[in-house]
Amino acid sequence: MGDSATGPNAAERVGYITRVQSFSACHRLHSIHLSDEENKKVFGKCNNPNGHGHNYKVEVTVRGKIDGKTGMVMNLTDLKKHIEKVIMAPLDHKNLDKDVPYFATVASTTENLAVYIWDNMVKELPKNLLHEIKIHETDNNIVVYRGE
Ligand SMILES: Nc1nc2c(c(=O)[nH]1)N=C([C@H](O)[C@H](O)COP(=O)(O)OP(=O)(O)OP(=O)(O)O)CN2
Ligand SMILES: [Zn+2]
Repeated sequence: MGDSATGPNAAERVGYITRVQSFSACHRLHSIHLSDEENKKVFGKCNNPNGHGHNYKVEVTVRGKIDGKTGMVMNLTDLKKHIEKVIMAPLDHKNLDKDVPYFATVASTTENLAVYIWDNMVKELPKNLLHEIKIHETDNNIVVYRGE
């Protein structure tokens, strides 16, 4: 048992904490690196110029030492503020391809969306804290990105 000021074996305890955020957006799968014909072949119905929408669910996980004094890896209220800035403000109720400059040249696949969120979240959080971005594009389609 550790003492009450520092918690049980505080120095060795590493925790993972996750906050879930849902947002809605529309998009069309299309690559500027492919011809129209190739785009149709690769992306099928998802290349329809009218686009389609998703209710995305994003899980943001941070990994770090459980602070002996606060008992937290980080304050989830702070994580919520970062998520508001990185996910909700730029992406919620947006057309990903037209409203988010990043996706003007990058196909708005869920993989690339996870990279976009990772790259912006990593700038917000203390060094080495971000562990994983998991996106549920639909109930059946799930993407994980860990910064590799
Ligand atoms: N590797 C990827 N493949 C696909 C992505 C993607 O982001 N990465 N995205 C799509 C489309 O955006 C599409 O919305 C998903 O289509 P679909 O597989 O048909 O998903 P549904 O859940 O609508 O269909 P179910 O059959 O009910 O699962 C496609 N591919
Ligand atoms: Zn889609």
